Amino acid sequence: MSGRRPEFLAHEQMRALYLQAPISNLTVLAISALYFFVLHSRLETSPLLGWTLTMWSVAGYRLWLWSRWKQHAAEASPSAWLRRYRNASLAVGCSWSLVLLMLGDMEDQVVVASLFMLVLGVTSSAVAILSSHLPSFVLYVYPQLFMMALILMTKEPHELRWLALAICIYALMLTLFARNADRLFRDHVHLGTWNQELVARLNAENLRREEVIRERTEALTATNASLQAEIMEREKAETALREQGRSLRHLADHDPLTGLPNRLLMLDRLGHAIHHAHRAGSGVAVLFLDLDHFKEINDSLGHTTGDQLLKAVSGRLLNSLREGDTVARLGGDEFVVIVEDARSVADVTSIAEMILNAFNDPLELDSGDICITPSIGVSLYPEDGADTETLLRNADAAMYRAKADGRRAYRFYTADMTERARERLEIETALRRALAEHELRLVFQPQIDLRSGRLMGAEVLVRWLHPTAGLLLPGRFIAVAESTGQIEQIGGWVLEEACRDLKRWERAGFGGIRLGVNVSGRQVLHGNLVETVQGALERSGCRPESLEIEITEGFLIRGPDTSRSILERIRDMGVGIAIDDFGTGYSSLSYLKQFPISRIKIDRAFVRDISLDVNDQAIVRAIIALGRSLGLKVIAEGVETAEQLALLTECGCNEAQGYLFSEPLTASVFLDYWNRQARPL
Ligand SMILES: Nc1nc2c(ncn2[C@@H]2O[C@@H]3COP(=O)(O)O[C@H]4[C@@H](O)[C@H](n5cnc6c(=O)[nH]c(N)nc65)O[C@@H]4COP(=O)(O)O[C@H]3[C@H]2O)c(=O)[nH]1
Repeated sequence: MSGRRPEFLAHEQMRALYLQAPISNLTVLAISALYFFVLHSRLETSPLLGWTLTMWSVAGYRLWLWSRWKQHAAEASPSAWLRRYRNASLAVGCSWSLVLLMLGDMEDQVVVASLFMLVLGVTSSAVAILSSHLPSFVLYVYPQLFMMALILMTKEPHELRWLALAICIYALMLTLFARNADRLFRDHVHLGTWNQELVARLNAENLRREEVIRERTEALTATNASLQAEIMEREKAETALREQGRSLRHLADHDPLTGLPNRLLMLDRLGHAIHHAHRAGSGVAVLFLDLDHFKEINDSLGHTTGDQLLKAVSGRLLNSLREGDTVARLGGDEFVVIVEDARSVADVTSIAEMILNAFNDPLELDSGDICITPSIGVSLYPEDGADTETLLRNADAAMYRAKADGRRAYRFYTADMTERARERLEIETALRRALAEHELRLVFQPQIDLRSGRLMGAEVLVRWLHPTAGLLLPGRFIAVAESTGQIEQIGGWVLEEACRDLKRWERAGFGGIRLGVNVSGRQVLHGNLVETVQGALERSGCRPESLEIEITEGFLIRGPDTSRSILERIRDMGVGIAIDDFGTGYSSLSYLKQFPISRIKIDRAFVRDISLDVNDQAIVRAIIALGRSLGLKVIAEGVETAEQLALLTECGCNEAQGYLFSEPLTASVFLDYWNRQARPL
């Protein structure tokens, strides 16, 4: 703005001059007209008219300038407009001085003085009208005043010169007034300019501040938005963390497969239930469930099916129980049900029965329907234990009793079960040592051809010469070995040992018999049975035909697919395959055709009452007939009496074994027995 000050000053001067123009010039027109009127009778007309016209012309020109300026101020710069007006003012000022010249010779001194006075008045008015532009003022006023002073200087009387001096002083005074007015005007303009600058600066400052405020507001809004976003992010992260925490907690105390509470949560709930029952004087029942033959199903049908089965079992359990009861999975095929507020044994009995009944129908899995049953052990608070550990241990012991009693059953805990459970644990521990310490022994039970009475072979049976408990029968340890997996090692050892004995006997001149070795289902599915059998044959040098493996009927029913191909490979080696305990399972005829079986062993339960129970006799006859029609040999086990033998012979049974012929014998005694075999029965 300061750079524009001179320009602005010129602009303001122009405005001040031109705004006064109409009044001053109309006044000039009017006064010059009055002069003409006053003087035309006293002066010569032509010069007076000439002067009047001149006055009118220059005043008219200034009016014209004013109207041009009004309409087209922008067409020229303020300085140009000022120059034009200055020149016009000079013309007007000179014109006024001309009239003074004309008055110089007039005799009417009063009129002359009056007119001089009027001119003086006109010049003084210039202070107000033209002082804003000093050049215009000077060029307007000085011609008149100098003309007046000149005239007075040249006129008589002599004293008029003093008036001329007065005129000069007057001119000086007017100039000083005009200069002061000009200064005031300039100050006013400067003040205005300054004010404008100030206002402009203030406006600029305001604008700048507004801009700063706007920018800061924007920045704040952006920060706010990012804070908001950050808060949302954090909230999201916290929610995710909470979720994660929840799912971690859920993972920590739930079984990932079935979604049921795991051992940890079950123990916690059982603890609470005991605490509550203690205060309320009520009872708690713990039902320990183990699925029958789950391992075999899992091994034969694959783990995916096993997992599906466990899920389906957990669904059945949940459906068969009240909402308040806890169903937990401990791992594997073990489940625990906690029944709070168990009021009576009858209540718990009906719950256990309900659970058993829930498994009457097969479970529908992707691979097909599967029948599975649980064995259930029950312990009660406070009768069977006051803490979680004891209650669980006792329910577990009761579950083992249910298993031992034929499975698909429930048993309530009794004190003697603890003893059994302890024994089982001892056996499990001692078995680990038994093989390494050579505590296992083989015995051989002769198998006799019923037609000729000749020794055809022997069933190999294992015994455990326990360092403290003495000779233990398989019934004491095979089930434990099966459940722990030790059976694979034991079974392998039995096979090796049996083949070695057979070969030794052959070398000693006792050849031509067959040895039947019991093989557990677990060995078939887990224990590389094919390789074990092959290895045992190769290492001993036995002929495959002199070896027969015995598989229980129950196993064949439960795990058909995998086991069939394994058994086929064994059959292809030339090794015989016998079905043990035939008749105790489903005795499905279809698997007889499916499996590469060479012999059926009639379970001794049928043989025992064959002479007393017509049903058993009928079953035995049917089994023998079935075997014949399928081209299989049939052997009866557990033959104890001559009557049983006679009936079996009459039914067409091929072979038999049992106490009637011989108990299981040690190797050396068996060789003696064999020696005596020369004599037919
Ligand atoms: N009441 C009666 N019993 C008789 C008679 N004749 C023989 N026995 C017994 O009946 C069982 C026959 O064996 P199993 O049915 O294969 O039943 C066997 C077999 O399933 C299993 N086992 C024995 N040794 C082995 C083995 O090395 N491996 C496997 N996996 N299981 C074996 O143990 C079961 C029991 O074997 P053991 O106690 O030796 O019992 C033997 C034998 O001593 C008789 O006339 N009357």
